[in-house]
Amino acid sequence: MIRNINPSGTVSWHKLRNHFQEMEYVRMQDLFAEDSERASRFHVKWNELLFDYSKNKISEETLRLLVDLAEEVGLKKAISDMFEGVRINVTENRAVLHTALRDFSDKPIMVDSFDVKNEIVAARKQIKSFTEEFISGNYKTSNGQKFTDVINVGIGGSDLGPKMVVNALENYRNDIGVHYISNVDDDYLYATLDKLDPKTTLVLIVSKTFTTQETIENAKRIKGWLEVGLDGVGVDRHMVGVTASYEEAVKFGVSTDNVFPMWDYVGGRFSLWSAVGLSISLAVGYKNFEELLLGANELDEHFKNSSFEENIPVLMALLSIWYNNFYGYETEAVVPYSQLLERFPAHLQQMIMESNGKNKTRDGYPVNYQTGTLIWGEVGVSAQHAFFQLFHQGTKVIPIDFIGFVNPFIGRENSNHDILMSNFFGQSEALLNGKVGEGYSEDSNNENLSSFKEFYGNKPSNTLLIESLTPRSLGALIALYEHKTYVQGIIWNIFSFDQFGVEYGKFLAKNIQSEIKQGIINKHDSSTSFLLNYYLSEKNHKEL
Ligand SMILES: O=P(O)(O)OC[C@H]1O[C@](O)(CO)[C@@H](O)[C@@H]1O
Repeated sequence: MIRNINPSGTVSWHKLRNHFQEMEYVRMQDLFAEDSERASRFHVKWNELLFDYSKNKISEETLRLLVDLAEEVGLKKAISDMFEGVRINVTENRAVLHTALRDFSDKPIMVDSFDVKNEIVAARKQIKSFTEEFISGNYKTSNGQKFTDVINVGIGGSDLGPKMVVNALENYRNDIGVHYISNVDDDYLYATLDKLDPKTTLVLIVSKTFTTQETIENAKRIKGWLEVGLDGVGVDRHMVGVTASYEEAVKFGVSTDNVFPMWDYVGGRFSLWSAVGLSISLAVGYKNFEELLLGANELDEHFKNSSFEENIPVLMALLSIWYNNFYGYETEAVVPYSQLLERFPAHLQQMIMESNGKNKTRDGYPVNYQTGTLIWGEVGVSAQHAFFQLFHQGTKVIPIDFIGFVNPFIGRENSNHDILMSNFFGQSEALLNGKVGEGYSEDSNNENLSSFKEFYGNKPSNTLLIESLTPRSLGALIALYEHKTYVQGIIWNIFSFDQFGVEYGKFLAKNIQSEIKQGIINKHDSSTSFLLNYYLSEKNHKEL
């Protein structure tokens, strides 16, 4: 079992605190000037991925102490516990086995005395055969046609990951239209449905619990739309359920053949590797879906087997802890230089903030240090024209992950890619070095302005440079952040796999909904009561 160790009480934390006094005002520009080998010292090359972390406020000593911290809190054991099916999600009494979903070896994975591998392999076969039948047109609509569109109804982990991957793999797409409905927002729901033909649309209802209100309400509306459009004939052929609640899905009207499983040992935000990712498989074909899983599995092996000094997710987690807990930098940005990764920051937000937004240690006491970093981002180059000004000259320091690709999609002309990547390299260089003295531009002849045009650099960033954006490299990239998240949770001594805060929000919304329905507002704080009463009176006024 994972040890319960308060990181701030460890020897290495204490040493890091002292070391921070030495490092706080060290400028990275000087570190680079003193050491021409810095980049070759602080990088890891793994498969087709290069991770350069030399542009960080660290020395060899910093790294050594951070690695000591990881060892002191028992990270090695925590990693093997996760892979081996130990019930590390203690607050929900569950194992955490998203890694098993992408493990293609014959090795059993036991949770207590049950080998979960069998049901995982069976589900993969189900995904494969359904995908093949669907894409080939053998699986037909209720009136014998080929399906043209798929709607994925789900929210949070049942939406963000699959949507992000399908966007990212645009170059691998077939001609099936894939649409995502997550929010309970009728305007968006009907705008989507109005463009589709119920006669040729398949609806995937994706909900681990099958009780999430947003998903179930949307699913009811869409089922009604199908019933009208199909004249009530063969509606069940147009519905698939992906859930850990088989009975609920069947009760809803999904045919028993069309229920795909989910399990309690896979958290929603880590579930795109399961049948939750069915929309991915339908959009890009099963082979590419499997490639995605294989890429993640390769990263899993790297995470499990590499020394901490060579371990990319561990290094990323340690750097993040260095900034969060010692420098006090609260946010981190992720900037992929690929339009296709537009949804990547949103997926990471759930993965990271739902996991590590916790304030209790594993023994239930309040933490006395900062946990969960705030994560945000947008694609480059666009982000440069939106918020990079604050990175360069603002008063806050925001460590950034730059993610870029050496090659664009195979077989396409390369011309604009160099422009994109010049920006990628140029930005992290500017953030490191800044520009003081003579100013940067040809029109700096106006001396009064030159101080405004100075910027001091010393802004940290990681660079992840990947061969190209393929299902395999994408799988590895996602898994990389999953493991980074886990490492941070271990070091912070928190439970990363529950989400009681969000669940409480769901509970309150349900109560309020019934108050609105009855038109009687119960006791709330004065602001909430005021707002609810205002809403009711305006609404009633409009309805009159
Ligand atoms: O798949 P479900 O059970 O509908 O849950 C959807 C999402 O709701 C949450 O429980 C809370 O946001 C997430 O963890 C989960 O991904």
